[in-house]
Amino acid sequence: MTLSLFEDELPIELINSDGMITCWQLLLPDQEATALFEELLNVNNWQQETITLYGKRLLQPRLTAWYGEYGVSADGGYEKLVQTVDFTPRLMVLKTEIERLTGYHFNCVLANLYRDGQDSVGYHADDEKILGINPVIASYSLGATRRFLLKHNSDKLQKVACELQHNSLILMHGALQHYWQHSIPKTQRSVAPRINLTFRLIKPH
Ligand SMILES: O=C(O)CCC(=O)C(=O)O
Ligand SMILES: [Fe+2]
Repeated sequence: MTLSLFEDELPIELINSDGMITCWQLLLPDQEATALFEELLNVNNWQQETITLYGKRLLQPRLTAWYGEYGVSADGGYEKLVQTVDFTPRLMVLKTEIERLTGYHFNCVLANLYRDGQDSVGYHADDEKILGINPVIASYSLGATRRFLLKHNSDKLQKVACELQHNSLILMHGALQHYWQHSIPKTQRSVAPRINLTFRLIKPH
């Protein structure tokens, strides 16, 4: 008999109309999650990418790094494939566990490092053509808890807020990216660093 390292917890549905968000808590054994956080925090492949908004080149208010088969430049219309770094053994364990839990396959990860409360990501949808028609994105959090906000594109009354905790996973799937936008807002609270790993399947055409 093989014993699983991971305890299966029933997932929670955060959104189930116009797309879906499914959430799992405590994904990895505690020491594994802490070791992965420290490993990622201490590597030196973090970059501060630029993004062009209304014709102006701005620095993104967070650091990013791509792992896996492909990466996509934020300032290249999200189409350009950039060189990436191989999955580390710890990232591989996490990817395998996420694939087992969700039943989906992923070939790359965009890692985001929010250094403090001033780092953020504005409202957006992960709807780049390169991710296919209904992108499936598994988003795993490590480190400080940050607030995740969602708003519906046409029904302004529909808003969802959720605290993304260390060692938790959300799966964005179905038509979600067509109907909802998501963000991590800045906070005046003093917060420690947070790393978010967004597992994606890039299908170059
Ligand atoms: O940090 C997060 O939880 C969200 C990151 C995100 O939305 C993205 O990388 O597209
Ligand atoms: Fe996103």
